[in-house]
Amino acid sequence: MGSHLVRGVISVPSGVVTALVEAGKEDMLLSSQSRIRVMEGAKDNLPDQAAQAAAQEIHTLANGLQDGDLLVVLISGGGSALLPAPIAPVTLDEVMDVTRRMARAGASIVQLNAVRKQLEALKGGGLAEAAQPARVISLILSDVIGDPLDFIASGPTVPDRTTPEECLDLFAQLSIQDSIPESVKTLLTSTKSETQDQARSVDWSRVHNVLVGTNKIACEKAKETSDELGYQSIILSTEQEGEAREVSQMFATLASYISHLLVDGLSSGNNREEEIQKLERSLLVYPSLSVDKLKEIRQLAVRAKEMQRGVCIISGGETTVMVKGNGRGGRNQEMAVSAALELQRFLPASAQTDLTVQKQDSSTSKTCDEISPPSIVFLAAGTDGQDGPTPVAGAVVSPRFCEQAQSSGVNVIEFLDRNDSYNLLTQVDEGANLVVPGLTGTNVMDIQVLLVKPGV
Ligand SMILES: Nc1ncnc2c1ncn2[C@@H]1O[C@H](COP(=O)(O)OP(=O)(O)OP(=O)(O)O)[C@@H](O)[C@H]1O
Ligand SMILES: O=C(O)[C@H](O)CO
Repeated sequence: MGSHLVRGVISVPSGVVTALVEAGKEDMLLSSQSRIRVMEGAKDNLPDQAAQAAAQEIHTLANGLQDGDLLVVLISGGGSALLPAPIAPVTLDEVMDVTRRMARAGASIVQLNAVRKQLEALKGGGLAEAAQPARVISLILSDVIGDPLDFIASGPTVPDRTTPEECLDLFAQLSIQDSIPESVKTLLTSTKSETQDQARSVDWSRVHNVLVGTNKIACEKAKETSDELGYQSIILSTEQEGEAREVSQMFATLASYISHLLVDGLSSGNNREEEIQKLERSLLVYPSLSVDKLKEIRQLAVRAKEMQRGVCIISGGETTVMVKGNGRGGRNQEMAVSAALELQRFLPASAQTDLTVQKQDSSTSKTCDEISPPSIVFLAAGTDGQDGPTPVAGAVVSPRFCEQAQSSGVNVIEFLDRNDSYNLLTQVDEGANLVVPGLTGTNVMDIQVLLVKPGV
């Protein structure tokens, strides 16, 4: 934008500038002559006074704009914590208190942000309103499943359809209505019963919201690369949700399914089709797998077998971990490690601790030891380069992982039980299974890749 850029303020996470310098990624920083002021805040992804000061600066900048000006807004996940501007009498501590209570009661990001939009001035279209009569262009990176523009970072430049009543109902649904601060109830009951959009006077024809980064784009890019590498590939879903360990079961079952299709002799004669159908039935319980999807995967595997190629399953979204232990980890590392536990069954019989591949006794069929096991690799990683409170993006594992862990003297199940996937992965094979890209500069949720190739 060169000299057209008059001034700007960005609100970014505490410590990100130092982290980028330390990672040798200075090219991602603004030059010292930049007209954009960088303000850090929201330590540990929680709104704080530093983030509130940055929000105030942004508000002042937007308020000063005139007809003929253009406000370019860059929005990414984490934006809700980075742009807090509570509406009096509600205070920042009270907004935090309410969101903490909601999160503990199991509220989704959409529910949390519905409330934030009602309690804060710049969310739910508030920034667009402050910028009037200037034109607004928002470039948005989506970190919410389904890419709902009005909920990503609580939609600072997007018309908002939530109502105060909806928030009060939500508190009741979550059974937290009695612990909500009085100021919050006062604010919600004093506002008229209408959507924010009806309450605001914004000329939306002058506001343009553009999605520039999504999980779907990331998965499509991954598929392009996988096709180029000669895999038969498919995007399973870009809306993968649920408990990380349960999703890992789905990938392990898929690995088994594809292996049976690719590798002859994993189950004997007539049992093969029976086994395949059994696996199909267990896969159909997962929302991202339908009869049609399974048909597609089966066709891919048949083609891959003919061409002696591998199958690549790509998937994305954001899973969750109900953290029970006091270990260190993230949803992707936990998913990879628990998938590795399941994948052990693909090791040659001699190396297996949990043997599920049956030995054959017919003289015509090969024994398990003679069958080349399929080659399987599974990756789960966060696209921002950071998985939970750890410095890595995720992990990549093979069926050998537990064997590697055993020779490094660590017990996989014990680590998993205390949600300590990061410490486990750093100890196995000197951390060779960790995915460590450093901060990537984007944040479009997580990605999983499963590769299955015929054994050699
Ligand atoms: N010890 C742990 N083991 C596994 N998962 C964990 C652990 N501690 C936290 N998590 C998970 O990490 C997530 C919180 O981390 P983070 O703050 O990076 O999430 P986020 O804000 O959703 O991240 P992102 O910016 O990648 O969207 C939660 O899903 C939580 O369940
Ligand atoms: O900032 C937020 O609200 C979340 O990251 C979702 O976008």
